[in-house]
Amino acid sequence: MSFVLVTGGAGYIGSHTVVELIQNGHQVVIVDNLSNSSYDSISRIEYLTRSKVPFHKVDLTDYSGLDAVFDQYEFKTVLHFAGLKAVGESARNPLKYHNNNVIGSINLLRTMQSHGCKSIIFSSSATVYGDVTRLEGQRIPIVETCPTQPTNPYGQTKLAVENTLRDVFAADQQWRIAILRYFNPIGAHSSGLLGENPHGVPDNLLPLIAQVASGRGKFSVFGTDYDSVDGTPIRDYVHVVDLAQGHVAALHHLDGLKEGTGICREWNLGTGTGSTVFEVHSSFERASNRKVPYTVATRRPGDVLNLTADVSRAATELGWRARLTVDKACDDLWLWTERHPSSGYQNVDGRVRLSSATGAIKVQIGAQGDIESITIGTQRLQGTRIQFKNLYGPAVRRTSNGFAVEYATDTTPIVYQFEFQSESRVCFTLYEIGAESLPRFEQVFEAVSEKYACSSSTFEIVDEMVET
Ligand SMILES: O=c1ccn([C@@H]2O[C@H](COP(=O)(O)OP(=O)(O)O[C@H]3O[C@H](CO)[C@H](O)[C@H](O)[C@H]3O)[C@@H](O)[C@H]2O)c(=O)[nH]1
Repeated sequence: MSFVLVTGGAGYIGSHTVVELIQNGHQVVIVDNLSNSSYDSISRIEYLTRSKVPFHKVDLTDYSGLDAVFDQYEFKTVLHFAGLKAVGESARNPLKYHNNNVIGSINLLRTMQSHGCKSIIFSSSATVYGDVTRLEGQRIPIVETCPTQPTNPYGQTKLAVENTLRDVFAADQQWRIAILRYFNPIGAHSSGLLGENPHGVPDNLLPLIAQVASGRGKFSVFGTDYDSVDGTPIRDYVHVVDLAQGHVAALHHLDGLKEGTGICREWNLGTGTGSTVFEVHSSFERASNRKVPYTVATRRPGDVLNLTADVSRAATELGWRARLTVDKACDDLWLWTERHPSSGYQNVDGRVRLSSATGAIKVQIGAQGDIESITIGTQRLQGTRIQFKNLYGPAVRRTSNGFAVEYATDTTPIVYQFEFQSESRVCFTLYEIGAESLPRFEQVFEAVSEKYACSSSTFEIVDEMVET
């Protein structure tokens, strides 16, 4: 069986793409170091697609770890999302960015080469074009042949990988290489289960506006003296699900090439239409039905008036066009934000394993990360009782005063939450994934009581929790 490898598949764009790939019949394996993403996104991908997705926690700078993954599967193509992406941080810590993004990509290419896999789709960025106003003549919308000149280390790492890919192709024209230059990805999955998971204060416009709409942080508009309809800069905001589908289109393009034919080509992924900061802000206020206060600040260094894509190459050659609007992206982002009020996925440090003592609560996790059983009191929940044969993507994570087990059956995405009320007592609650903030405890708990004949919300706990 032939697989598609997705590096960074637990991240924002990667996770949405994995869903689209699986829905288009591809067998996906994910590698991710979870440095800026969450295992929870994988459990949700599995729920949304009703399929198991093999996951390997590997950092691309770990050559032997990566090599071991390639030993296990036969990959026909790699979709390479893994990388660091904060522009400001890249300026403060360029070595971190070059090491992670460039060395990581080179390791990946070396591993691919040694295993005979010569097909890759690379996540590049419109940031490689830099400030197009430096160039003479009409450069907006931006075509792929526009000269590149990134203005920050993050952009330099993207261009360095692009250049490496072009060199690899020049040396061996059997390679099939798609370089996708994203404009401004926004929004979330319409289910409310996948979205962006920013750590700390978000750098980008929409995650920041969403945070301010939910009552945290402050929003400054960086400059209202640009030459646009309302004085704010113009960007090409593209819905993350459209972007994900652009990857499927690129994969089909590579797969559809004649036997023995290689390619190395760049495609812009945007909508072809620009929006100003104030237009996006108004759209989000409509979607959330909230006022999002702002102050006007001076221009942000490095910002330019207009970055809008010419999307005709992707339309003609890949048969792909963005279909979703900024309004739709704002609706989806607001659903995601409301369901995840503390900003994205909640897990702190990946998986937690419980010891296998004779205690009242025991969670057994199998080699693939599956939950093999949950024992509550004398009841062992397994097999048909909780439909383990259709159990997807369990993730166990710490919460502020206990832990939660998140998984999905064929019909329901579920979170079991265990809250320690004292050293020996734990309160057990069942929620639907993404609905933890909703006051459904009583209702949901009654269902649990009935189904599993539990008579109380409080259970004795003897097991120790041991982190792995
Ligand atoms: O607090 C903020 C944040 C942003 N903006 C404005 O919102 C627009 C979008 O800013 P983002 O930071 O969201 O995105 P950028 O266009 O600066 O950059 C993004 O898109 C680029 C490609 O277009 C690169 O991919 C880059 O990595 C990515 O962060 C800009 O006009 C910016 O001035 C504000 O007014 N206030």
